[in-house]
Amino acid sequence: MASGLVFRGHEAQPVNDADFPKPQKPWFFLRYILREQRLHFLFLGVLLASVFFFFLLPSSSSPPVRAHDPFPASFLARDDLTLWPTTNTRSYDVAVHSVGKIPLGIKRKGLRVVVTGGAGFVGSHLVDRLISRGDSVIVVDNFFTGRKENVMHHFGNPNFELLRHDVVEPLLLEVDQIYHLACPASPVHYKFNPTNVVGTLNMLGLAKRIGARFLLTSTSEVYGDPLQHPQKETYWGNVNPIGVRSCYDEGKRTAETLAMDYHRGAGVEVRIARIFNTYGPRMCLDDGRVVSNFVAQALRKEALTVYGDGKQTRSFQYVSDLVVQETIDPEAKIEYRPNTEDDPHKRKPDITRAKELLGWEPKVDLRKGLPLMVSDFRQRIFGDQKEGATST
Ligand SMILES: O=c1ccn([C@@H]2O[C@H](COP(=O)(O)OP(=O)(O)O[C@H]3OC[C@@H](O)[C@H](O)[C@H]3O)[C@@H](O)[C@H]2O)c(=O)[nH]1
Repeated sequence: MASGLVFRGHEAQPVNDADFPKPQKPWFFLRYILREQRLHFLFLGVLLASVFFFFLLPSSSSPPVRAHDPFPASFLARDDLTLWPTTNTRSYDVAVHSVGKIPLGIKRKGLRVVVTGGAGFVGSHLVDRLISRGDSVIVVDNFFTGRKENVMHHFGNPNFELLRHDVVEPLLLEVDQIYHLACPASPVHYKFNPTNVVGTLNMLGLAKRIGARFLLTSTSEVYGDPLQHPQKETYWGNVNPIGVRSCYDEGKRTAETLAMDYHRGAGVEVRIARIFNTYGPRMCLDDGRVVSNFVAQALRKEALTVYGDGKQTRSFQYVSDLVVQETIDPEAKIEYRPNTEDDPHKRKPDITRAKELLGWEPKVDLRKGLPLMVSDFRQRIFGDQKEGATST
């Protein structure tokens, strides 16, 4: 039989007075507190709470202080074996109120961090570092130049998430810090990519919305073909605004401008790191940049391609045919090719400020760093056993 709803009417039910508590008289609580020394315990409790808030937590009226920065603007692991980029860094802080000390005995909780371009060459090394310091990391990558293999060793780690997403599309995430690396960095790739401006705008919008600290990885290319040598952070550069490289150079310059505008206009806490030429394990084999080209060409027994007269210099001025030849294949041939337009003639960072303010200076020289990269490339080209020296 189908069940049905039966209307039972609203007949008044007899109400038992005993079911309901009688309203208390107003002085009942006063009498209750005054009895059995309860007032003393109340005062004691207030006293203890006051001591805790005044002495263990900073007063809300204390002056604004710079937030503790466990990962300085250099963000580059100085103790890693991997060679990290020579970098000009700029750090722009807004004063933030201290969020309070963590009471003794409670471990610092890791930060929630998003790394755009985290499956790329530099990004994946940064992710390793963040994970190892206990942060929860979300990698956002469209895999244009990044590779899953670079972060696969974190799969299964509850502190790691990987999201296939192109930052030119907006994204909403709740994090404490944004490391914005997403952007193809090789001249052969970046010519076709608008990532710098649109992607940076999206990520700055996110930083503003969620109050996250923002790090922009900029580039030494903001100096263009520099008229000042070596280049200081204060140098404004010499960039051709309509050249083949300008989408990258000017894109990054615009990205820096946007970061500073969000800092000044919206109080977003930003860091800008201008990364110079970088090489190491996990670089794309056919990345197109000079070190990866030379290493891959030498391993494949191909001629080393030198663009122009080969006299141009970079922050690793030692990148010369001779050194690569010595290290990998002394017999390697050299093939001279026409240089690309607007190729900077020389480039070298003045790292005085980085040394003074961050205590940062490169630690791994070419003869130590190059074999690590060669070993990684050899393994990826020929499938050799991974050698112990290869950085992960
Ligand atoms: O096979 C090659 C590749 C490159 N080169 C030359 O080597 C020099 C370095 O070229 P790369 O492509 O490695 O790097 P670039 O200095 O031109 O640009 C780089 O600069 C700094 C970073 O931020 C970027 O990753 C990248 O744009 C250039 O003069 C280039 O013409 C060769 O001689 N042969």
